[in-house]
Amino acid sequence: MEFQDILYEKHQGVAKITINRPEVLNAFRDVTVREMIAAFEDAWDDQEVGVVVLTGAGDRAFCVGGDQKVREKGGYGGTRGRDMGIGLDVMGLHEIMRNIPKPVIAAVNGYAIGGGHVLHVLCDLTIAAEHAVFGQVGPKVGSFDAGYGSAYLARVVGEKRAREIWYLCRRYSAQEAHQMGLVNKVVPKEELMTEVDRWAQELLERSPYALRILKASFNADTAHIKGIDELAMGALALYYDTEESMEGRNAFLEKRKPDFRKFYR
Ligand SMILES: CC(C)(COP(=O)(O)OP(=O)(O)OC[C@H]1O[C@@H](n2cnc3c(N)ncnc32)[C@H](O)[C@@H]1OP(=O)(O)O)[C@@H](O)C(=O)NCCC(=O)NCCSC(=O)CCC(=O)c1ccccc1C(=O)O
Repeated sequence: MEFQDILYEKHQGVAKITINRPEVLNAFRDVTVREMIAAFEDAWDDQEVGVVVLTGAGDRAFCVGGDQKVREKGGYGGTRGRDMGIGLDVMGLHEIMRNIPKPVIAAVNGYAIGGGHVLHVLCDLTIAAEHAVFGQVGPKVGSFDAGYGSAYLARVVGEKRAREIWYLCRRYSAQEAHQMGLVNKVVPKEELMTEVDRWAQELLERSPYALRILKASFNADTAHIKGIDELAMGALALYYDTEESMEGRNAFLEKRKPDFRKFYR
């Protein structure tokens, strides 16, 4: 399979998807999301694959969410139909990550910020390098994920923490993320992929049918969030059309503080 924005490799039962846009800290655009979905579909269909690893190219970032440099008024300008009008089929990506009946491990090799943070949260397991940085930035940059990004995060870290993460938009170290149950293990940077491979090999020794049913069971408990996700993505599409949202994006690109005071209601 030929890809433009991702690297996709399969080796001894492990499929590895690497977001390959290090020049923008592995931010995703329409084609990136489409390719990630295609890779997850391939990993789902391939009976030789038992585990999927998701990571980012380079050592600065796992993923920092949507590419703000291609976002315009109204959204990211890509896929229509499945994308709820935001120009990225993030909803489809979240769905396949949750539904693929094989464990997905996030190998967090740097920033996991915004929509990139949501991606690691949705992985079954997260292994982080010591220098990794976690957080949401939506209310600073004129965006939000009020579906899995907020509701499922609250399941992982609890309501108070999830609200803090989204409302304040702070950055958290790998150790802090570990303490709040956001990541399974923190390792030195140079040991990240070895550790991830160790976890993958251990999973490959387990019964795939048992893992499949366990994943379905864990998912069933939060399946209602799918409906919230659809509403949230629809709301995001409307928000991307507003001046308030554009103030966040413009401030980020202009490297200044956003001024949201004029939008108080
Ligand atoms: C990631 C940072 C915390 C890194 O900060 P710092 O180390 O100070 O580096 P910078 O100088 O800021 O950045 C270096 C370089 O990278 C560019 N860059 C960083 N992030 C992005 C991005 N998202 N898109 C494009 N480019 C980016 C930055 O401009 C610099 O380039 P120069 O050319 O050198 O200037 C910090 O950069 C940061 O906070 N980035 C913003 C991240 C962001 O805005 N993400 C998108 C919002 S996501 C969100 O909050 C939830 C929404 C969501 O999940 C979603 C749902 C549905 C569709 C889309 C999304 C979505 O993710 O948007």
